[in-house]
Amino acid sequence: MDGIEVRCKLAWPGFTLDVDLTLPGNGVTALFGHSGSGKTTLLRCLAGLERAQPGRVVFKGQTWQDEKTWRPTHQRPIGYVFQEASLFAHLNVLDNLRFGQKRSGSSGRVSLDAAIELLGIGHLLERKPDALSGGERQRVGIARALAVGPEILLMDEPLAALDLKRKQEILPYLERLHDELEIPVIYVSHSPEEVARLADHIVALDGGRVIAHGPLAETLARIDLPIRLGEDAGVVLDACVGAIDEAWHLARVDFPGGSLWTRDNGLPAGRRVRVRVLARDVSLAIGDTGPSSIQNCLDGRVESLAADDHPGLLLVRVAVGDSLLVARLTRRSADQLGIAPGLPVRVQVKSVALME
Ligand SMILES: Nc1ncnc2c1ncn2[C@@H]1O[C@H](COP(=O)(O)OP(=O)(O)OP(=O)(O)O)[C@@H](O)[C@H]1O
Repeated sequence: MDGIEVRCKLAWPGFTLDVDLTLPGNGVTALFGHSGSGKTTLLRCLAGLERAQPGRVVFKGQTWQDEKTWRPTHQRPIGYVFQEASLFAHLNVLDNLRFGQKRSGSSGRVSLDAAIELLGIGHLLERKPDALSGGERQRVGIARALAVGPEILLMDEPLAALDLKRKQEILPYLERLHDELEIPVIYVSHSPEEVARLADHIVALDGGRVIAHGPLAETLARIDLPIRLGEDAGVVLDACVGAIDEAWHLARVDFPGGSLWTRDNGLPAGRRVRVRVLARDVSLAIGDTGPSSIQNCLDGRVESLAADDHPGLLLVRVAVGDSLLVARLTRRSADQLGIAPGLPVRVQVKSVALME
């Protein structure tokens, strides 16, 4: 009853969306895939902006669509964020926010004040939209979607129209949403960085079909799946800055199963972070390896092996404590080392990307 059931079939010339899944009723779920894979169409089906036939949408026990029921968009408790916020040019920011709130007749869970605070737009309330930067406009757009007191937030590539600098400015606010909102967020993106930083769950789409879905870390560690976040296979770990070595400008991040040292980029000890570890940066050794320039060395156990894109390469999934890492090896070295499920290995991690 807590999840979001979505069954949608919708055919256009040259494209069919065919999805049947239950999305989690909490956290951030990324709809991820190439351009044209059907992400926006699926989001629009949830919002009631497209009517799939057959279609079934049941949100936490409330039926929004089935054979007999059709709730139009304005009767669904959603907040919708588009790629670009279309604000009323003649109204200032506060009136834009109030307008959305009045129309919805809402006194919902996330109040106007809370939305203003969460998006850090308190100093912009008197401004007209044309006096806002692209990033500020989008923060106002997100606050407006929250001010209606939605029970779910649907976001369609909210950063796509922004340049890199603005994206970096707005990502921390999205992370706050991730940490502080109690409502589920469905987030359409084809950006590996956004997904790695924000998503708890992932639904990977290809050609209108779901090719993988599940919790982010677990799904990325599935070496039998063809999904990649970006150019390489790899995992994302939830971690915490454990210590700073000021003399050597290094930070230690602790994750369930071990610790990794990485460049110190000013984050304080105790800060929760995500760490991305790519398969190409992980190698395996048997027994004591002796001195090495690679300082991150962990004890692990091989779980499984799978073919990689090239016939000379393999992906190896390794359990390190309660976490999973993926290593890429040549088939020859895997054969020479006798890599097989259950084998204890030393896991060497050459490089780690910290996502603040
Ligand atoms: N109203 C429509 N009528 C016909 N075809 C459509 C319609 N809307 C979308 N499509 C097609 O459906 C396919 C999926 O589109 P959709 O916008 O859902 O993809 P997407 O994964 O969100 O892509 P992008 O990342 O580029 O936004 C595309 O081939 C698109 O051209």
